[in-house]
Amino acid sequence: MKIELDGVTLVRGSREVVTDARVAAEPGQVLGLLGANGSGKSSLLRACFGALRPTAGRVLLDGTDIATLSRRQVARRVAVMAQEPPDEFGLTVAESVLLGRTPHRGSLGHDDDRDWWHVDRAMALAGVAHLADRPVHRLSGGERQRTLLARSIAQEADALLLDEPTNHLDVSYRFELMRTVAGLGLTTVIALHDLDLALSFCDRVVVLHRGRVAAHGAPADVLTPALVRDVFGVEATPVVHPVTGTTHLLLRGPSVHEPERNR
Ligand SMILES: Nc1ncnc2c1ncn2[C@@H]1O[C@H](COP(=O)(O)OP(=O)(O)OP(=O)(O)O)[C@@H](O)[C@H]1O
Repeated sequence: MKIELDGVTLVRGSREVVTDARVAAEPGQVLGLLGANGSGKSSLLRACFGALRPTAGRVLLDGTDIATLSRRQVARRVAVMAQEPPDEFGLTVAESVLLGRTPHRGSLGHDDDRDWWHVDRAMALAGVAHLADRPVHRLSGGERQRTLLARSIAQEADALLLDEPTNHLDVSYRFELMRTVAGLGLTTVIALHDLDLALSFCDRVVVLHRGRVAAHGAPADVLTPALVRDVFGVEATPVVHPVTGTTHLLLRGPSVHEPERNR
């Protein structure tokens, strides 16, 4: 499925937080949303599933304006992994993942073999099958985050939206989660702070700066030292990994020993 933001402007409170964003996530591609804190990444993601309505412009799912679709229609096509796991007192991991099947249930709401097949597959993909019977409220932050990923996978949507999915994960699971997400073959929009993960796993990136699209394109073309300095205020040095040959960014912030005037 293609997700297109066609000149989207978003207002929160009384402030315009995103201005005239023109961005497309192509079918099956991973699109990274990058930018400093408060630059508008979460707001843009929320617009992609209709939780935030543009004051100008349109969000299109395969050419259909999301404003014309019901919540259930959107939920069948777009799965969302939120930034912070909700409290789910009492639910086991498997029951929590089963909630991802809600948009596919009939009016009676019974789950069937097909639902459980998707739950089992999703738990295996997200690496939480061994936690299936554990209560969610007794999991670590990272385990909860992987449970949320499993729920999103169980939703069987065409597109996946993720807001900082790696923020509670250890280094190994960061790679694991990104590899899993990229391997699903879904249209994926993912807000990320880790530029190196974006370089490694995103097909395209969009860099937001104070609510405007500052750059978009292939990550290696977009994440130049000049752009990283302008947007994030840090020095980036591209280095080629001696084993894999892939490009990574060495980041250097202002030194605490540097005089103020040089910062
Ligand atoms: N509910 C809200 N009401 C009013 N303003 C909000 C609300 N949520 C966010 N904002 C403001 O909107 C702007 C964009 O926030 P947003 O959460 O989209 O940024 P972000 O790039 O995802 O940030 P972060 O990296 O810190 O998660 C910020 O200035 C923020 O203060």
